[in-house]
Amino acid sequence: MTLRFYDTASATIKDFVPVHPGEARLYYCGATVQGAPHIGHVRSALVFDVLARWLRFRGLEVTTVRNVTDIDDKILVNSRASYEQDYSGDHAREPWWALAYRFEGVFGQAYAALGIDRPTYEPRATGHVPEMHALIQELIDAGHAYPATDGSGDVYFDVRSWPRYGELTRQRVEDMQDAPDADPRGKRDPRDFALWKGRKEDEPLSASWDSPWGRGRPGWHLECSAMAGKYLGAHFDIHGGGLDLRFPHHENELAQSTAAGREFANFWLHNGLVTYEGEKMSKSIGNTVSPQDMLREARPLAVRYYLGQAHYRSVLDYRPTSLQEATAAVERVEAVLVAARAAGLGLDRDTQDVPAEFVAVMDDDLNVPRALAVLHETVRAANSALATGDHDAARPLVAAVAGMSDVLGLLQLMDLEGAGAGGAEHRALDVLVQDLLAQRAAARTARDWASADRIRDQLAAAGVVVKDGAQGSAWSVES
Ligand SMILES: Nc1ncnc2c1ncn2[C@@H]1O[C@H](COP(=O)(O)OP(=O)(O)OP(=O)(O)O)[C@@H](O)[C@H]1O
Ligand SMILES: [Zn+2]
Repeated sequence: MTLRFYDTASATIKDFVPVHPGEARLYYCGATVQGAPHIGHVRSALVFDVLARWLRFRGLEVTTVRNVTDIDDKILVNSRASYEQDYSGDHAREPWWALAYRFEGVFGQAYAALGIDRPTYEPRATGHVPEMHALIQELIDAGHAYPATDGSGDVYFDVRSWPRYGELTRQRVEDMQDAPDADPRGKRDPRDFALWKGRKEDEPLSASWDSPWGRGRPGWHLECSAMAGKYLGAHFDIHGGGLDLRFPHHENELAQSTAAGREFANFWLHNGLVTYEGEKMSKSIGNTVSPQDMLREARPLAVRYYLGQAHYRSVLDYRPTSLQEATAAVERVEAVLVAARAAGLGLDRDTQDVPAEFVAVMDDDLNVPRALAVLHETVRAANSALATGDHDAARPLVAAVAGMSDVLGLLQLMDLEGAGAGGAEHRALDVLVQDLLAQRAAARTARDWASADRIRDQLAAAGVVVKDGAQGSAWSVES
């Protein structure tokens, strides 16, 4: 087996050699649950879902950890906003922990809708304060951290004490931005970042914990180091997250962990960003599209295909029209499986029988675009074999289509009973709707508006929504 991944830390493609033979341990940064997810967040989780599926397919015992950051400046700010509105009578007050819990649920629903497996562990930051204290103490003892000198109750990482600081992003300390998380007067160097944040007077008491350095809450970077260490050990295989997190978040995670004597991750994998008109899709910019927005337009199967079809390291610029293309592409895959069933060919969902070329390109830094090309070629070959009634030729091809769809996480979202789009009932309904649409078009050409309107009403009464576009009319059933 020659699995290879691009490691952002060394900027090279390296062979994957597990730290623990036969195992793969993966940590990837999950959401700060300050608001509802956008499709950038979902793409990130989807990339690491496919990675975990592939590692498992290759016979490794996989442990995945995706954290939930449920205490953070932005969560407190958003909760405070609801508190202030309470006085004007507009909204009920929502404490920070209720807000975080609510949005964690919305993230969970989006992941589940798109067939993103739950990680082995999904730790919340607030549940790991003792582990964070232990790590801070280790760093203080080793001379790499110190309590703030201004009485704020903060504890900082001392970047000048750690010569390797900057190794992940290959920067010199002199060239780095200041860490903006505290008053620089209490720091030895403006780039020193907070491991622990002393409680400020206007912050709710419930958002702070006792510690040897006074009441406060953890810094964001520290959370991930502490939780990765707890669930995966001091040395594990892969650390993932979006490219936006390389600096400072991942640089700081690496510094804290290695300065405390832990080897940390062998590989750093970063997913490319989802952009909107060239700009990072981000809550703070406000240019977001939610998974719910997309699920109103298309089936979960199509949304998963759309968000997962590009190479994980490439940028995905959101364009609404590409969702239709994704729907058409993935429904061709689904249709051949439905047709195979209709022809009496059973489907083995657990098949490992996928083409060698698919395996080779997935092994090579998870090249999903090339893997999808193999999938579509196999679909074409399977369709030809089915069309000529050559079941012996069709059987292995159909099994390969099912196997590839399975490992990409698509099979679980397909409707092989044929009730959904692309299925037998859909096709039957399509024949009838197309006939009515043709009658309506003819009535319009004849300026017979009464007949055209009657057909439109008849379709609407049956729950069929028609959208007229430049390429003709498309229809869907109102849910
Ligand atoms: N536009 C995006 N495209 C791809 N991945 C993203 C995008 N935005 C965030 N992510 C990734 O999603 C995961 C969870 O992110 P986190 O909650 O820290 O979001 P964030 O970067 O604060 O988002 P926002 O900028 O919208 O507030 C991280 O791995 C992050 O890198
Ligand atoms: Zn993290």
